[in-house]
Amino acid sequence: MLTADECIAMAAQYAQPQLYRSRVVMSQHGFGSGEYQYFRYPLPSMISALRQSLYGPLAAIANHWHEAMDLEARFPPDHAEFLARCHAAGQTRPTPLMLQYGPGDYNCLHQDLYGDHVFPLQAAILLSEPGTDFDGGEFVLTEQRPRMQSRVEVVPLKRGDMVIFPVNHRPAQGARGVYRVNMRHGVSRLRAGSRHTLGIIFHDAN
Ligand SMILES: O=C(O)CCC(=O)C(=O)O
Ligand SMILES: [Fe+2]
Repeated sequence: MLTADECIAMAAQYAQPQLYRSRVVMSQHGFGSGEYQYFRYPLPSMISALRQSLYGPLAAIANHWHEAMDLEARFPPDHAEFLARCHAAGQTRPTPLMLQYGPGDYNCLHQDLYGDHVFPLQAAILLSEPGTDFDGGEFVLTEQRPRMQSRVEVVPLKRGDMVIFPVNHRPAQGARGVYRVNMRHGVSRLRAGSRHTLGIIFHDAN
């Protein structure tokens, strides 16, 4: 999704506090170990462009998912229109974020929900090179299926790769129709080095 040079330049932006509205030290909240910062509006132009251009095709998928899972919300084709809906409901704060992990850091399994309005897919771009910049630190997804034990999926990413994943649930076909699989994501412990990620969430936060 991004070139090596774009990843390096993006990761370097972690050290520019004027770009961010808030910083979270994960250990202080029981979220894991490491830290992240939420961008402030106006977003850097590349992130704003990515958020807008990714949204359209994902909105079509999101609408199919909601129909299949019998969920009421439908998503307009333009991100600006969806954001206006979030803002009208008091979800006005931007959610794109940069994450930074060092040796021993990890991100506990979680869901990025920030209010009633939830866009059901999100994206993350790995900005560091596994095996060179860091070891360990794998992106993981868990699937919690009704009346079944949980299943884990490791997503092998290289620098510049993007993963698109469910925020809170995804549809799955069962014998008696479609059911909802509850999803969480996280990052396994870094054994060495430093890892940066750009996260793109499409709903804003209250
Ligand atoms: O660092 C990662 O790969 C996970 C980032 C994350 O939790 C997110 O983008 O919402
Ligand atoms: Fe997350």
